[in-house]
Amino acid sequence: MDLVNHLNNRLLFAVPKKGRLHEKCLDLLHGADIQFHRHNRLDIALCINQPIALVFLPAADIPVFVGEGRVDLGITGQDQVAESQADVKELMELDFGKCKLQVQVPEKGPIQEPRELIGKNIVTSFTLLASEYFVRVEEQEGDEIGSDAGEREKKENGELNLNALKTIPRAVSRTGEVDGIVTRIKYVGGSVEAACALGVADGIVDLVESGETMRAAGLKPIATILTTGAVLITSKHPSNPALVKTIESRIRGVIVAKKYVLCTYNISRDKLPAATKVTPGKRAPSIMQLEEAGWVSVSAMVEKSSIATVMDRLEEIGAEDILVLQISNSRSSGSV
Ligand SMILES: Nc1ncnc2c1ncn2[C@@H]1O[C@H](COP(=O)(O)OP(=O)(O)OP(=O)(O)O)[C@@H](O)[C@H]1O
Ligand SMILES: O=P(O)(O)OC[C@H]1O[C@H](OP(=O)(O)OP(=O)(O)O)[C@H](O)[C@@H]1O
Repeated sequence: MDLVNHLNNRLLFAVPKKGRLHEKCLDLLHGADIQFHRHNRLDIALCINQPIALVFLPAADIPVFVGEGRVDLGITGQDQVAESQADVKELMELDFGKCKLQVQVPEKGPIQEPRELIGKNIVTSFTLLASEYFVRVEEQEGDEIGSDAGEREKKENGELNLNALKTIPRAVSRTGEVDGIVTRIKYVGGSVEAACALGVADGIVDLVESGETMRAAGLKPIATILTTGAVLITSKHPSNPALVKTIESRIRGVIVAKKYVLCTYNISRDKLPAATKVTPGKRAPSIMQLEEAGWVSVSAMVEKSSIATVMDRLEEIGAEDILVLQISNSRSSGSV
């Protein structure tokens, strides 16, 4: 089938074709009941039950296509959005793909601080973010020459502010040299961690989650440039805003369902204030009068990650018949 001729009137939704975000995105699409059949090796898949076509693209390219308005929706990392400088709208954080973009140097080497990398070789897939960072490190170092020690304290290297990045003029191309700074920042597309051992770099800028890759390469972090996670993004003028809203709402429902469980318990009314402090719910807990005088039943959404502690505390307070129920899907307004 000539898929390209079937794209008219379909909302285009870009999903990472491989890498760390791919499987999680497929789970999310499944949870949101976006059904499709992807033919072998084809990077376009038509949805069976929605006027949507999925386009499978490298995570780094997704913000570009969405920013140009060619694609209506996309999932990628905040790091890729910032690096591409694409003009996209972030609809929501997706609660996966969480990691940090860090400056790393050989563990046994002499370098301990980012400013010691000034004028040296940095290898990264994030040339733009790395240059932004080293522009600041160099500026700070320049300012510090002649400034007093108190000033130095105030100018600690912080993480980059993703919103502020949009307003800073850039002097760097993805593969090219950077104007205006003496630190040499070079692009490589993957396996960045090998660059120091291969003698190509004095330091690298790469993503870190568990730290395993970094440690295996004999590297250590000396600064965090930004913290990032997967996000749902949309173009400023999507072809079908109503369908974008529907998809956004379905995906939000899946994320909430994955993140929370429903906790129910019975408790005597005098202990209710203490118990509802432990289970305030997303908006507020539901409280129902039981047939037994002086007793109520409470149900509230609780983050899965803290449910064991919450149950311990409820038991201590005097709650009985504590039950935890999985949420298979949800709809609610507001943030995840
Ligand atoms: N270790 C990690 N843990 C969590 N999220 C990550 C990790 N590495 C990358 N990511 C997120 O996934 C996005 C895509 O990175 P990834 O390295 O998977 O892409 P890729 O280069 O397209 O794939 P591959 O590495 O298979 O070539 C990153 O921009 C980041 O947002
Ligand atoms: O801290 P960790 O849990 O070890 O994860 C970090 C690694 O994950 C990513 O690479 P990935 O393995 O996706 O492959 P790549 O190097 O080819 O991009 C990233 O670029 C790091 O190398």
